[in-house]
This record gives sequence, structure tokens and C-alpha cells, in this order.
Amino acid sequence: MEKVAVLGAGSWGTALSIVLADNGHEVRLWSHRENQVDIINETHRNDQYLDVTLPEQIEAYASLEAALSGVSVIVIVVPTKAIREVCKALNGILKDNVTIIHAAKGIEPVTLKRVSEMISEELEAYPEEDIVVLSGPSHAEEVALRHPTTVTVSSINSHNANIAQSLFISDTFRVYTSPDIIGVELGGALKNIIALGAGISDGLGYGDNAKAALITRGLAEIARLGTKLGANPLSFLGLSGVGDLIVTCTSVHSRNWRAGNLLGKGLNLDDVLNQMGMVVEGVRTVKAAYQFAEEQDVEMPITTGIHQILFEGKAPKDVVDQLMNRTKREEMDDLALLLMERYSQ
Ligand SMILES: NC(=O)C1=CN([C@@H]2O[C@H](COP(=O)(O)OP(=O)(O)OC[C@H]3O[C@@H](n4cnc5c(N)ncnc54)[C@H](OP(=O)(O)O)[C@@H]3O)[C@@H](O)[C@H]2O)C=CC1
Ligand SMILES: O=C(CO)COP(=O)(O)O
Repeated sequence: MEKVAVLGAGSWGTALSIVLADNGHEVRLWSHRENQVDIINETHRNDQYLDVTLPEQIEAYASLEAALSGVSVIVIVVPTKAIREVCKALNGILKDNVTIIHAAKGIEPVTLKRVSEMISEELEAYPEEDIVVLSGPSHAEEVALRHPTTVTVSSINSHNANIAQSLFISDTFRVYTSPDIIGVELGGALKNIIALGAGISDGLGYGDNAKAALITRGLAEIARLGTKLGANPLSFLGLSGVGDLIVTCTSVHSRNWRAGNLLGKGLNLDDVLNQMGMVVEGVRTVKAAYQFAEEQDVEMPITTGIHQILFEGKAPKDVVDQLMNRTKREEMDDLALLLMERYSQ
């Protein structure tokens, strides 16, 4: 059994702590808010984020130094925008033989870095090859109830991915490995944009046909960009690709879907984010993906439309009309060309 520090005591950090504690590991759940630490240790609950009682093996910590003392694994589960700040604080405290796993789903605007790239840039002793990502269709609310869930872990260093798999796998939380960290991270980040779109579509009152169209054509543009950026296109057919896309576009648990739904009903972005109280990763990721698409000359009409709604003041209904009135085309043409390019090299 391992000593594990989970950094970030929101919904997902708490749910992953439950999985680890159920597997018999000693879990130190670190929060940057001292009052939350006291509440968790006194009540064994984290009601702000999840409606469950926490196992006794989970102890909350406010001191990063104390949380990290003697651990063999850390799991970083803060929103993408907090990753660099948390990693900077780890330098000087972290030993160099610790397995680093992250479970965040985002891309950094401007630098266009994936989370594993950001972590290795900040942690002096940890090259990108050593970082592990955990991703897949996994709403915290259901994981906390021990409902059957499947995820993928990936690292360039397969030994580390195997460590992560053995650490988390259980009879309710099934963990696969993948060697394609680019595909696994991009699938998890980019699906949030399409989930915003699915929420907007539902908020506008459109039905299942529209949502199926968004999921399918959304997957096509995720695969187009991801393949161009070096991912294995097959990864987008896996748990961290279409699996997570389905769950996030169709579940009321999804914060991205919920935020989109309010936008579709006519609320503005600031009011929506104030109401959410939890991270809506797709809002920042759409900036990054839009920039990526421009730079890589990849067509991403849904991402462009979501960018127009969020940041350019375009009405959701006008974006739907724009998408439905694009020029006629063959369904698979861009992806087929990309695959031909890839496999003729
Ligand atoms: N929720 C889910 O079902 C899933 C989430 N994820 C991913 O996990 C990541 C975290 O999401 P989730 O837990 O849901 O988000 P939440 O909004 O539920 O919680 C985020 C947590 O991070 C803390 N935090 C924010 N900024 C900092 C900081 N600078 N330093 C330290 N702690 C900080 C927050 O503290 P505070 O309370 O003070 O705001 C909060 O405890 C995201 O990338 C998300 O996409 C992945 C799979 C499933
Ligand atoms: O990634 C998730 C489920 O796999 C959670 O999605 P949301 O961030 O939209 O809630």
C-alpha cells in the first residue's frame, strides 16, 4: 500500500481520494483553504463538492510540506489554470523519486501547452516522459458513489503508467493504459468545448438529433486537430476520446454542459461562471483550441462557433445557422487526408 498526496480538494480530487482510500492507500488530501481542511478532518465530508461520507484513511492537509512527507505518489487535481502555481510550490519540497500523476483536462491559452508539458516545465526534476495523465468518462459524483467507471492512464514512460494503473484499479474503477499521452490529454481537454456546445443546443431547445450531430462532428474536429498535433487518431475512439465526449455532452453532472445550457437560455458568460462555483475548463480551452486551429490551419467550425458565442458576442442561434449553412462537403474528407498524410510518411 502506498502513501499518496492528492493536491486539490475539489470534486475530482475528493472522488479520486475515495478510489485510492478504498484500495487501502493512505491518502493525504491537500487543500489551499485551511477552513476546508478542518471541516474535512472533523466531519469526514466535503459537502461543498460531493454529497458522500469520506473513508477514514483520507486525511486533509493545509501544509503542502506535511502532505508530501514520505509519499511515493502525488496526484495533481487542480484546474489547469492553477497547475503552474501548484507545481512551483512543489519545487524544493518534492523528492525526485515520486510518481507524478495529473487528472486535469485543459490546454493553456497562449502557450498552447498540455498539462503534462506545463508540469514538467515547472518541476525541475521531472521530465515530460515521466508524467502520467489519468483521463476518461468519469464524473466525480458517480465515482464517489462507486458506480462502475472506466478511465485511461498514459505516460511516455510505460512503467509509470503501469504504476498508476495498479494504484487506482478496482472492481468499480477500471483503468486501462495507453502509450499516446498527446491523444489522451487532447481528447480530455477538447471534449469540454463540444460539451459547452451540447449544453447550448439543449438550452436553445433543440433535441437529440442536434446533440448527436455535435458529438459526431465535434469528434471529427477533435480528431483533425489532435492528429495534426501528433496524437494517434485511434485514441479519439477510446475512453478519453469519444467516451468522455459522450458522458460530458449528455450528463447533467457536467459543468461544461450546464454552463452551455445557461448560455443557450440567454445568460451571459460572466453570470454563468458566477453561478457555477466550480471550474468550467472548456471556457479557457476554447481560446487555446481556436488559436491552435488558426496556427495549424485546421478547420474547427464548432470550436469557432463556441468562441464566437463566448468571446465575440455572437448569438447562439446565429452560430447554429452558420454551422448548418456551411458549404457542401464529404463527411470524412479532412480526416481521410490527414490519415493519408500520416501513414504515407
Ligand atoms: N469533476 C469531475 O467530475 C472531473 C474533473 N476533472 C478535471 O479535474 C480538474 C479539477 O476539477 P474539479 O475538481 O472538478 O474542480 P472543482 O472546481 O470542483 O475544484 C477545484 C479545486 O481546486 C482548488 N484550486 C483552485 N485553484 C487552486 C490553486 N491555485 N491552488 C490550490 N488549489 C486550487 C479549488 O479550491 P477552491 O475550493 O478554493 O476553489 C478546488 O478545491 C479539472 O481540470 C477538471 O476538468 C476530470 C475528470 C472528472
Ligand atoms: O471530465 C469530466 C467527466 O469525465 C467532467 O466534466 P465537467 O468538467 O464538464 O464536469
